[in-house]
Amino acid sequence: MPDKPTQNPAEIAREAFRQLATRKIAPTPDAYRKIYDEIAGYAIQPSAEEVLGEFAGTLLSAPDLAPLGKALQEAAATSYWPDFSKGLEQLIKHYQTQLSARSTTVSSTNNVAGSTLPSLIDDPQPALLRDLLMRTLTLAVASLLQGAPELAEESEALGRSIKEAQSEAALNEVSVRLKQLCFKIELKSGDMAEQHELLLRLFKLLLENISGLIDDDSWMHGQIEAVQNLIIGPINDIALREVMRSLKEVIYKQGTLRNSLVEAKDTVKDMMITFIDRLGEIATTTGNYHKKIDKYSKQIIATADVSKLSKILDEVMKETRIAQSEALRSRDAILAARKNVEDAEARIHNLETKLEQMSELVREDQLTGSLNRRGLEDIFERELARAERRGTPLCIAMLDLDDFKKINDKYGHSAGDEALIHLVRVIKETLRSMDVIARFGGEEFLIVLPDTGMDEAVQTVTRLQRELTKQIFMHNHTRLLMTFSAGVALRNEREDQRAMIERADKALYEAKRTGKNRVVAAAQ
Ligand SMILES: Nc1nc2c(ncn2[C@@H]2O[C@H](COP(=O)(O)OP(=O)(O)OP(=O)(O)O)[C@@H](O)[C@H]2O)c(=O)[nH]1
Repeated sequence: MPDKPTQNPAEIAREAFRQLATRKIAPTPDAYRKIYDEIAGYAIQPSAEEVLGEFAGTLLSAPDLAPLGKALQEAAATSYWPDFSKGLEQLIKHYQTQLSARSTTVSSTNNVAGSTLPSLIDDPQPALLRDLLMRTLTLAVASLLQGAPELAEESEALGRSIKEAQSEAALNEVSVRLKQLCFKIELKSGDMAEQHELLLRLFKLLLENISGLIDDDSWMHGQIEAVQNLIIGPINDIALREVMRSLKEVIYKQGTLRNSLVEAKDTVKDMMITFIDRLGEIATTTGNYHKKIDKYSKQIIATADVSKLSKILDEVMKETRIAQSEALRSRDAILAARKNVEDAEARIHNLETKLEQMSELVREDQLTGSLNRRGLEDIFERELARAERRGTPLCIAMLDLDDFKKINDKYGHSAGDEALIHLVRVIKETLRSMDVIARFGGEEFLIVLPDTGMDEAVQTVTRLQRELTKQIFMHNHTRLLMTFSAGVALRNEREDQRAMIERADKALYEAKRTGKNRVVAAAQ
């Protein structure tokens, strides 16, 4: 049994006309009936006159189609099909024009089985646009104007007016207000951009000033530079968050270290005071001793009684012994104090080094301990300047692990992380101390090789590859073979970072393309 139809005859009739138009079938009554039956899917078939008359009636309520509807109604009632056919042709033309004008919307709507023909009478588009404009003004624009509450209010009010404006006059008025609002927003955003720019300049000035004032506190420079670098380029959310996160971490650790440093410095001060006190005691003791000896020597010269001499000598011996033990005691105290001072100084030195290292953290990749992009830029710039000054060659190598995704996929992301740490450790151990490795992104690293020509650089990178296959990476007792491809670039005269990196990257791509686990020298 066919499904019971869910559409009423008028809907079926509309759909039949739509089908006639979309299938480009001549609108004869036979064709119409055939399609009508097909859509209706069952045998109850009202007469063509009835259906067509009913359909023609639906056109009467649309102002632009009412005359046509009337003509069709008459033709159907009198069964005068040539007129009806002409009328249908007009209707289909009208419909086709509309169809092509909104082909996208219509095609998606009509693909749904049993959907109704898009209404020719109540065009939904203006209503939809009006709704969109209202939402744009009340939600989006108003929330973007938080810095200018009076404009935000106007935007919301305008949104509401658009919703309510029904007559042409009301719409015209709203349109004038909309233009005015756009103009005011343009002026305001110009002002805001200027203020933003001025604030940034002020901030930069402050940073430069602070940086100039803190010659001794090298540990502060890292943070200041990080913020300075951040505000040079276009500021974006991710970069802001990253600097903020690493600054917070560093500031916290530095806070703890700074307290220990203050304590250690106080200890040294106390030690110094003890030291000076002891020196004073020695001076007093030896001063007293000298005075006493002087007194005894005078007594010896003055006495004629030899028997008294032995008593005086006993006294002298006693004083000498006291002075001696006093001197020894002071000497021990001084040695102990000196030792304490030395220990405290070593602690201070240690803490200060740690503070400096903390500062460097802002430039370090947290996972591998190699430099991060920011750190790389600084070091690279420094090495470029040095190479320029001294006229020495400078090479860089861009490294990318081969098939690293497979390690992640097969053994998990943390195995991948460990593999990266392993790679950096092997490279750091193998490179000279003047070479620098930085994480360029993901599983890509960049090595700066100062004072190195192309041949030597290629050899160095090849040595790194060998070393990596020797020092194999173990994950849960499984040996994971890691290889990398590399592109090496030798600096051309006056070449900047970006151009060098671009050449190294091209060479790396070539190494990957030609089989991986290779080192390719970039064209000069
Ligand atoms: N574990 C881990 N994986 C990372 C990290 N950064 C990037 N990756 C992964 O590195 C993989 C890089 O994949 P691809 O770009 O396809 O490169 P590949 O698999 O090494 O292939 P080739 O470069 O063509 O040899 C991706 O799966 C990334 O998710 C990280 O910090 N840790």
